[in-house]
Amino acid sequence: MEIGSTVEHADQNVCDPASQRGESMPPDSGKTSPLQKEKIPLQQSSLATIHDDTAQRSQPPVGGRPFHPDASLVLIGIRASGKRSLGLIAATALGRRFVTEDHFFQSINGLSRQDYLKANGNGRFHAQDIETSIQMLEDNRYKCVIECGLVSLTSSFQDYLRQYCEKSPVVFVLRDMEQIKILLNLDGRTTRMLEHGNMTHRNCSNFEFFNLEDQSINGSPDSDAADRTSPKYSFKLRNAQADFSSFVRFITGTHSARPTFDSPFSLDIPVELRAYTHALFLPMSKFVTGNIDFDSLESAGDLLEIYVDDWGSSTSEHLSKMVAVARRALRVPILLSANRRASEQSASDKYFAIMLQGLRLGVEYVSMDLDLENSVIQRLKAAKGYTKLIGNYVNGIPGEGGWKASRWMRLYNKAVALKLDLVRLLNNPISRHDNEAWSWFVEELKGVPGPQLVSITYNTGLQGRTSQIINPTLTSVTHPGVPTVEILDGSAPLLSARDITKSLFDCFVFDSLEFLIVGANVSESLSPAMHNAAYDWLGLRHHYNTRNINSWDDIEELARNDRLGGLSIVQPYKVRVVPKLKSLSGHAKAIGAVNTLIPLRANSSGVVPSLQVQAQERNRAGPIMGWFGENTDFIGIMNCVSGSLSPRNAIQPKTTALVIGAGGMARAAVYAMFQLGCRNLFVYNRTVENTRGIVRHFNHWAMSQSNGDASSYTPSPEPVMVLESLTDAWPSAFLLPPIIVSCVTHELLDGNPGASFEMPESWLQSPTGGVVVEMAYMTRETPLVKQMKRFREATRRPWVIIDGIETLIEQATAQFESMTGRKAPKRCMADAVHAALEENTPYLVDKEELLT
Ligand SMILES: O=C1C[C@@](O)(C(=O)O)C[C@@H](O)[C@@H]1O
Repeated sequence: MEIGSTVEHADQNVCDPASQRGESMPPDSGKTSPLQKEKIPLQQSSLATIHDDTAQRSQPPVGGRPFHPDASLVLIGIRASGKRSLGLIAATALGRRFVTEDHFFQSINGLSRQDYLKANGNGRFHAQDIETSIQMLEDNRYKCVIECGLVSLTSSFQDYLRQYCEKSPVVFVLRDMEQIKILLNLDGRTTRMLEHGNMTHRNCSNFEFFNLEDQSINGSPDSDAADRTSPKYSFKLRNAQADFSSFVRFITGTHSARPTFDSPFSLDIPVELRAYTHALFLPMSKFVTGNIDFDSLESAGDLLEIYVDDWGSSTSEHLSKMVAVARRALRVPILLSANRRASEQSASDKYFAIMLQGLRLGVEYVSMDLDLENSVIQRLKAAKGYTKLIGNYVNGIPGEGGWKASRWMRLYNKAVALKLDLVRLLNNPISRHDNEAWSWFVEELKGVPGPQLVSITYNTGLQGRTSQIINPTLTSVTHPGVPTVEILDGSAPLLSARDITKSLFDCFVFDSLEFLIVGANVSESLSPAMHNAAYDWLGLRHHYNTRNINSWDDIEELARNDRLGGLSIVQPYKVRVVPKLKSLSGHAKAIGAVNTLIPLRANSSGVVPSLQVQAQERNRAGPIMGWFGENTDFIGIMNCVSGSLSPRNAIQPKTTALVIGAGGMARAAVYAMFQLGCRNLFVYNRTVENTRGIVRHFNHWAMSQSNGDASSYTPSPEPVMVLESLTDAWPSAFLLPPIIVSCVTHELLDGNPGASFEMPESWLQSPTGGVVVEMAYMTRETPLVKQMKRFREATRRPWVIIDGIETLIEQATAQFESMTGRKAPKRCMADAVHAALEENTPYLVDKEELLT
């Protein structure tokens, strides 16, 4: 059997976009790696003999980070840790082949592992298992995600992995032992043995991922269970999918290349470059004692600082779990810091170990004391990969040299000389007058010649509150839901992000603004409920209302109000207003439709500053000179589809998608499909002329993306195609679509099919089911949703139905973030929508859909 056929096929549709593009060979000419030449001694090992000295082996390897961008990603961990499911998720997120040990073993040895064991006995099986696993890693050095099996518990394979870590990411997947015990029905002794063995993985891996239970899971929590045909399957791994996809994108460096957002108003801009950002400070000891309710901390900071305040033998495990829990609950970047003074002996070593654990977990930022020994700083720099290093210094003794002392500039220069990514300088002041000295220092920093290092500076404690409010970058904050902590140097935060935001209004840094949703008939929109709830949650003194308009002139009239904060745009204006806008995000330009307008204001000299400056100046009033247009509808659709596509429907070059409609929302849907990697798109709309318009638009755009090279799209050189009639058979050259997005509005608008639309059953025959997104949200159950439910019941095919409320919430959070520059409290906004729906029965009757 050929090696190429060893890719694990969970089913016919397993993700293998890379191999389909013919990219499975290593990017360089070297088909043999140096490791292949060194013959690694193979020892015979069995599970019973592996719990010996391996635990005491060296510290976790670091490897030469960042690795080659295509270096294969290897997953290790014990049975039931979830490697198989995570591997599929990673292969999908990175567009790589997925190789599994079982499959590879059989392809090389002609027998399954069980049969080989039966035929050859324990000793030969183990030796063969190790040799085959090494071959698996060597043969697939690039562009793969590789799942290792139990062999990773043997000491000789661990020796091999340690060397492999020099060149490639090896991720240790761990999971709550209690869960594994239940899943594998283990007794206490075996659990302890397995746990001990499992922990040896830490020393032969350079990354670590805690595979958290998915609370949405019902029934068996085994994520490896063979239940992929269940209609509920895709929901089971929703959270794990989001967490692990962003983890692997981060550690492979693909996060920065992701073309998801391209606007200076997006929160994808690194947090340290945005204005008035806050770092929520959480000591790890409070997590360990179970004192943190993460749900209450939604949007309580733009970044989460995990502060390791107490070190013990379980610190690494606690940190792994805390990072996983915090990521899932808060979805903000994580900064790791530690109290170096908490340990007396060999503080640097322990401190280094904690920092290294943070780097293994792929946290986005690590704060490192600037007075550390140089050798430790250099080791951390070498291990940092894509994590940003913050040089940190806290003057904890009040009065010991205020901001005018030369120490501060020396520290700043040290951070510059060390080529760190940021610097954080905090001073414990004697009086509030030290805030004036702080302002002086901030001005001094601005005068430093050459490129400036992003600096976080302020005075700590009660006397430093003024500087904590005014400091624009990552002031540390607390929250009423976080138990108070004492820190010897006085740097424990006292204010919450909400306190600071309100104070920014009190001292006229922020202005109270009015936001509006405008369109032909917006009076029943649910957007006001969501946006107003979010303002309240964050302490923003803005208001969001509805306004029916008749033309662009009405928008110009509204723009005379300096306090207008931004507009949500509804049909029929989403496409119409585009030519009137001064500037558009790349996405909005590609889509040719907007749903969000952000004012471009003149400054006091009448000049309209750059978009970057406009983004820094959000939440402030001023004369409106034009508009920036954004489209967040596509983000809503994209997030909903990607969160509900099961791995068996993972997007590959041959995947098809169908969009119904031809208005602004349909354009956003087509673009969302492109962004997800879909290259065969069909559009149906009752008025064929309108369908042709949108199809022409996107084929033209697609061609511009491939520099006029039609061969990048196969089988049709034009990736977007018209479906003329509901009675047409599905085009035979293409697979039936596993993704359908219906953007049906009232038939008077855009001549689309009207609210009674149902799909021809012949188009619904995707053997693996898929996702149907119904964008209409004014009707509780549209005819299409009813039809899909019936169809799913009758065929038992796994179709996931997403209603318009889900996409409404997703587009609204992205819109809120673009308009205000603040992290949207999604749960709060979702609660507000559901409360509004319950209160307001008119939403629940069948009615015309005018909003999409
Ligand atoms: O289409 C919609 C729905 C919406 O119009 C509403 O009804 O609230 C809000 C818009 O931002 C979005 O593009």
